[in-house]
Amino acid sequence: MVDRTNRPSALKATDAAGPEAQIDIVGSGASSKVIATLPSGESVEVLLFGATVTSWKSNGGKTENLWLSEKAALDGSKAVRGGVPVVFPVFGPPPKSGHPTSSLPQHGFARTSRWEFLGKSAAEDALGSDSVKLDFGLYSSGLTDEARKAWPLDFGLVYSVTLSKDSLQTVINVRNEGEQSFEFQFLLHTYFKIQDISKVAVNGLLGVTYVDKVLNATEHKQSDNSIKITGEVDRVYASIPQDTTSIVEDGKPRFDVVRDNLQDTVVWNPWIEKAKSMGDFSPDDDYKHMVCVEVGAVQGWQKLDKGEVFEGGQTIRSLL
Ligand SMILES: O=P(O)(O)OC[C@H]1O[C@H](O)[C@H](O)[C@@H](O)[C@@H]1O
Repeated sequence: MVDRTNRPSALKATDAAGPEAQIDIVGSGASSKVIATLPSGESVEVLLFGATVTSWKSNGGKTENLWLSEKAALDGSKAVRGGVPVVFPVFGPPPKSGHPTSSLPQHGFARTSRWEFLGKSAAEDALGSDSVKLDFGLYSSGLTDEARKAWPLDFGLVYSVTLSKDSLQTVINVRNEGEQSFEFQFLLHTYFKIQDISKVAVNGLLGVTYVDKVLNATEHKQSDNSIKITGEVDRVYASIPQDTTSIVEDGKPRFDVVRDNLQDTVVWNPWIEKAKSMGDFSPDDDYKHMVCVEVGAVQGWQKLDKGEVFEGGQTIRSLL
């Protein structure tokens, strides 16, 4: 049941996000979310907390493509376990000391900040009625005092989520709005929903060097085009020449993940013990039904001087 009564007045003007797509704003406060639905039934849901995409349905709305933990906090109390959390301005645990991100929590503050819904952006890119583009904003002024203190730099983020019949595009635009230069990392921590991990392969990273976080951060070269997941996997593939990483299930292509101006990809599955140890990962054995393929810029740092802009993102295609 869609509750329209709590809609902030600033959002009223954005009601018609595309000639035919329907936009609903559900809930209030930290649990507000924006739902866009195409006339053909496909939909996307974006929680304002973290601008986290929590659901993406294709195939006329019949196929959910993203995994979301049954115990994911959707009330703004912690980062969402599932969907597409946005990682910025640091990936993983920050450098121990001596870096401007050192006082931030793991994966930074974007996934735990309340974003603004900016509405439908100007359709520069000839989106047909089969697509709808939603924009979300986060500015230094919108951070909690704690986050602002930990990273006192002036920035603007615009995150665009474009739903089309068979694909979802998520793109970040980072602008340095201050006098001082800053460095950042960025990553889209996408949790893909799959039927059976034993039948899944992640393809398209052949020849790429990766850091294996499960094996004491040692460096390896991917020698097989097909990565099978038979235990805990936590690998950072860097400087990837190929544009597309594919998730294949039971020998059939399931998802294509196409990077745009992002050179790195993390492949993660927590497997049995780690899944059990995470309080918000539920049910425990759902590691069998998810795999994270996370595109980003996480090797080294992206630097922006005053007024400069960085843009990067992904297009994910559901191939069912
Ligand atoms: O538990 P979180 O902070 O959400 O992080 C979940 C995971 O994110 C990435 O995939 C990292 O490579 C992993 O090392 C980490 O465990």
